[in-house]
Amino acid sequence: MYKNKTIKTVVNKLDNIDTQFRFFEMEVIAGEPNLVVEHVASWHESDCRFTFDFSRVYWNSRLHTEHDRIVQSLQPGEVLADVFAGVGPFAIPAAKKGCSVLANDLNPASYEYLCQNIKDNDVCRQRLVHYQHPLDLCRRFQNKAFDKPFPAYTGPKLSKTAQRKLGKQAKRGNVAEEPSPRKESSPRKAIDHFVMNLPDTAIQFLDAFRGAISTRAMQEAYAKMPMIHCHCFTRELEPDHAEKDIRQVCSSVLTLDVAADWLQRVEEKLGSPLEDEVTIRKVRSVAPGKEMYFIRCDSDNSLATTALNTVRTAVSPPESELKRWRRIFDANSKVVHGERFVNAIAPAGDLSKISKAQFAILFKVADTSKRGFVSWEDFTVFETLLKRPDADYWMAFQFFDVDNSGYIDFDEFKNVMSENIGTDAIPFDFDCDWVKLYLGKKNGTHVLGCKFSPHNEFTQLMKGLQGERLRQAFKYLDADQDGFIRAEEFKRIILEIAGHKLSDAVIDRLPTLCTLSPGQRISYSEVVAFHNVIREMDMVERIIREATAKSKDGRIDQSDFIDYASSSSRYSLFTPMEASIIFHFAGRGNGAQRLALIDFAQLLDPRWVAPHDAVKEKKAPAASALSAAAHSAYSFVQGGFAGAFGATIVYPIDLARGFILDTRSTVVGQVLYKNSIDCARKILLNEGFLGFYRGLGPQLISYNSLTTNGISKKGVAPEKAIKLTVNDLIRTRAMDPETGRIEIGWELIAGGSAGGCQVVQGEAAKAEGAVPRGAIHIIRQLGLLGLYRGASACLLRDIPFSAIYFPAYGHLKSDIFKEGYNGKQLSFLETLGAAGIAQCILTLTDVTLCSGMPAAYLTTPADREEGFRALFKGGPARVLRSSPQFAFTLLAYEQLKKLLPYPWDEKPRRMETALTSRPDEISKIRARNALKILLDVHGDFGRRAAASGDKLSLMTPKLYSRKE
Ligand SMILES: C[S@@+](CC[C@H](N)C(=O)[O-])C[C@H]1O[C@@H](n2cnc3c(N)ncnc32)[C@H](O)[C@@H]1O
Repeated sequence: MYKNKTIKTVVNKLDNIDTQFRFFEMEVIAGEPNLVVEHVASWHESDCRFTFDFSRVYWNSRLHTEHDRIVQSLQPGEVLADVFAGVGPFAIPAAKKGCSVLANDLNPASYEYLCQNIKDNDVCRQRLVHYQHPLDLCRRFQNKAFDKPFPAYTGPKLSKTAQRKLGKQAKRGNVAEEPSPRKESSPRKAIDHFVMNLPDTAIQFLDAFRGAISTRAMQEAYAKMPMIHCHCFTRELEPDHAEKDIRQVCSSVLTLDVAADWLQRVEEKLGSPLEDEVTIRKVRSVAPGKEMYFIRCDSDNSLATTALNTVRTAVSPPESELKRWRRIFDANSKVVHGERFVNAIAPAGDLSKISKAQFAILFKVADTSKRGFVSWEDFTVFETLLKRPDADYWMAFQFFDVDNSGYIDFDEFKNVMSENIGTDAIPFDFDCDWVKLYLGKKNGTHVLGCKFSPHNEFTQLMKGLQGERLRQAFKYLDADQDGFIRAEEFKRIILEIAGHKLSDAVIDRLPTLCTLSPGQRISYSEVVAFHNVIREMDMVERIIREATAKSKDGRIDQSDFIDYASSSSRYSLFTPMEASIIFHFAGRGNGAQRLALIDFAQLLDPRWVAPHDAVKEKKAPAASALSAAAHSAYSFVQGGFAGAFGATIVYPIDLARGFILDTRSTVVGQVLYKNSIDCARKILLNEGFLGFYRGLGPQLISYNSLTTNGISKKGVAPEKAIKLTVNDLIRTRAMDPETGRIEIGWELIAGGSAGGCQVVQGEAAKAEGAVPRGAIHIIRQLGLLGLYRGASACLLRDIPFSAIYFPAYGHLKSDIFKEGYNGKQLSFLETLGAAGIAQCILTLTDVTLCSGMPAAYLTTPADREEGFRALFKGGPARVLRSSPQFAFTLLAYEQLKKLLPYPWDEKPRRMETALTSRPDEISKIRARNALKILLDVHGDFGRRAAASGDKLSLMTPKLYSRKE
């Protein structure tokens, strides 16, 4: 200070810069305690004058080279958006140079000095527009420039000094090229450069570019993509490592899902490497181990384009769905208006509870440019938003943020709420403490929105809002303040808050909640408990599904529910009162009974309707016997086809085996076929492919011998048909219609009977086909039992075999492959796997135990020598042949039943909810889920606003009508 008289104040920096607004604490150690700096116009800072309070804003003189470098690279007439402008060291020189500038800073002090510096430097408002916004600005800037373009550029307005300086620099060769002003006669709608100098976090904001240039008109305006100048820090000292580190951060920011291969994907998409488009350069070493870098993304393949491409890639709905959407867009001159959009995104089945008008809320969000239509690009961005795990909150945020400011203040909150819940609803007191806690007491100065995730605070407000509304509603209706409300009042509250989540049956029975406690009135605890049940409905459903699946009889009672709930989560999720409410509404008034999953459908599925009484009525016995017989005949035919299919698959193996055995037995000392493969080769050579199926027809339907050795001579189709039909018939009869469960005893009986009937039919048919004078002759000679001579051995084998096989197959499907669990349907391979495994196990068991072979074998000296292995003789061969045969038979049978069900069959009562919805509806389900948070506030949210305007007027009626 003694030497340099211009120095007025000396400060000591007390802390690192780690505040959001990038200034630091300091103490004055000499001179005047005045921290307002006046930076006179000099070659420093491009001849501009800056005034600022050093203790309240960010300023760093060492950055002047960087400021200068970027300003030099701009051309007069270009449009610059300075996202983190501070007091204007980029924005003001750029404006002076002839650029049009949009500048922003969230720090009110920076904003204040920015305004002053604009004035002091005579950069008119026309040229430098300033804002004070949080995140999302990149996109907003683009919309602003597009909607309110800068006037056509007419030429540079440089000060004399600036002109002199430019001339000197050009002479010295400091400027690569004399900046040639852009000559355009039309207004400037597109931004040419974004400067993002907030090195600590700027990279995190890059994803704000995602989908920014969404409409066709905007894409036309952006013939050249903006250049993004972004600063960042890295701890890597080696330039190579630093670059790698920065690229990695960029890619993870811009990637929607966690995909480490983002760069690669974008490169693939673009068909060229990104190397040339993204420049990474060191600016300076800020501190030991802290390097400041600069990222520049140029030209057409800039980050903005790649971000847009990433959105498209990330959306990637299934091909068919994408095609469907494309068709909708193509059929509507590339854009979709409100009603069509709603029709396309709303799941049809939900419209009874959530109206179209309510889905129009989403149109308002999808129509980002507020033109009254959604373009293909808007749509892809919208679908991406829907995929966010917090899509419901995000949609709610966009809906409340009426002025698109990126934050929500008290007035916005109040207006949107009041407009949507209407005057006839139970009033909500916006002056309450709860609202003040979230939105501040002092005239709404506290806004909801922050730099990283603008809607974070808002999500908490929305989450709590339903509870607060419930509290206020109860207080309002409990006029005498005795802690109880009447049953109709309770119904009114629930209808307003959660009517859309409940089935009509439950809504009708809401007043019965008062029967749970004495006095026929409803306490606050009950209201809260009921509300919690509705709020946690998905969890309730999960617990019920899992607990009933694990229960032996497929039913649970209240204590099972509570037990399962507490064992499947760290802390008990539901109270006994909540459990009794669940059982009260699921049971038919008797909360103590054991209930099956289907009983809960009326509570869990809002579209549930009571099964028609006529269906419930028992059919007349004669009618039901006739229909059972018709059903069995139908199953028999299907079983026949399935059996034929299974046999056809393994027929070539049988044929080859038959040939080998035939020739061994007939041509003494001569071996025609060395082994099965040799046999197959020879059949193919001699008879062609069809040779493998010689004699198939008779084998499928009758017992006429194909070979002389007795192998495969049965009528497979009727045999399998009988077996499958009998098993099915008994199982259906024994099944509990509500739980779909069969007791194990019945499973064994069904399987065993199937095996028994197969033998009976087989022996009768064998007699018919094999004995020259037929079955009638045998019956005449030996009586009816004569037919079954020798059948006892078969019965001893086939009855236990089938008795074990069918239940094993059923349990493999349900217990191992989880069929029916949360609505799961088994794939083809899973069903085949279950059938195959069951058959393998059983065939091996059959070989060793059921056929009586072991005893016989082990009696021969050779087998005794061979010992235990003799038990399994022939096993693998049988496994190889029979396992696939019956597995394919079963598979074919099940597929036939699925594809061609018995037309007059009573549909099994199934519970379909959001948890079990089909994947091809997934985008519609997402659309519905995205409304969740808004509808939680009020079940009619959106309906009222629509009713007050026309059609889908939720999406700003003026714009809609303009388009119409
Ligand atoms: C490193 S300073 C750069 C200022 C100026 N560009 C310069 O070079 O001197 C970053 C600026 O970003 C502002 N800022 C921080 N977070 C912001 C946000 N979320 N939105 C807008 N501005 C923000 C700070 O107030 C600060 O002025």
